[in-house]
Amino acid sequence: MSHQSNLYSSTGTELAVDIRNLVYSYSKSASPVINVNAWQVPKRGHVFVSGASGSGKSTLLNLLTGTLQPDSGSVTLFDTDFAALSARQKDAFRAKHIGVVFQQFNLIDYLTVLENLTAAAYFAKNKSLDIEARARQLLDKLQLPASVLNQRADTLSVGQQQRVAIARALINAPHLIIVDEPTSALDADARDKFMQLLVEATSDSAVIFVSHDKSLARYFDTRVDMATLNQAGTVTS
Ligand SMILES: Nc1ncnc2c1ncn2[C@@H]1O[C@H](COP(=O)(O)OP(=O)(O)OP(=O)(O)O)[C@@H](O)[C@H]1O
Repeated sequence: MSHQSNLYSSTGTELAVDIRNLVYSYSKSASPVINVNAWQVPKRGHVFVSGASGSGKSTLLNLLTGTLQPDSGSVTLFDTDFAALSARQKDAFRAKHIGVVFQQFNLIDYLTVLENLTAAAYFAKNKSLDIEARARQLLDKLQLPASVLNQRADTLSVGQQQRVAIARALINAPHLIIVDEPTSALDADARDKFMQLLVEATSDSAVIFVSHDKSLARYFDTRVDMATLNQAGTVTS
């Protein structure tokens, strides 16, 4: 049985994300940046989250990955409530079940592509994984030649770095992929190509994609705006 079906079948959940009464402020005196009454994303749901600069998109993503702690309320991913996990358990959960594509890609420049992917698999303690075989499969899916595996990350073009960033996010077959505004450096053609590859490569996972560029919303099943999320009420994506 695959790693992915294990988690789903053991929990029986239909939800990738279940947020309840989530409140977060950067300081006690400031009003909350995040105030989400209820937000649910189904497993394999692909959601586009839009919002103006400063509306709290990055803050929400940091709460979703457990790198920020809520003032109150809960973040539950695949039936696992983050509040019930120790810091170490949270790190392990994140490494295993969440793939993140960062705005600046965050590849380790002086390592090769294969070494970057290996590091991501190492943190997830994914011992049974044949990393090189999986890396080759992902590069192929993302239309990158296998020769880039041995190329240092800092010698790749921007478009290649983006695809490698997707491959790294997918190396452990995570159930949730979080993507933070990765297309700002691309022209329209490259952006469309990137989005198509991303959608194809992530069909087995839930995806939360954050951007202020609403033209990208057409690649997703559902869309939600930060202003809507931050209103009282329930949002089902
Ligand atoms: N470390 C911090 N300390 C204090 N305030 C912060 C901090 N990080 C963000 N903020 C504030 O929280 C609000 C939301 O910021 P956030 O970065 O989540 O917005 P965003 O929607 O991701 O913006 P952008 O699209 O510009 O990246 C902003 O008003 C910002 O100034």
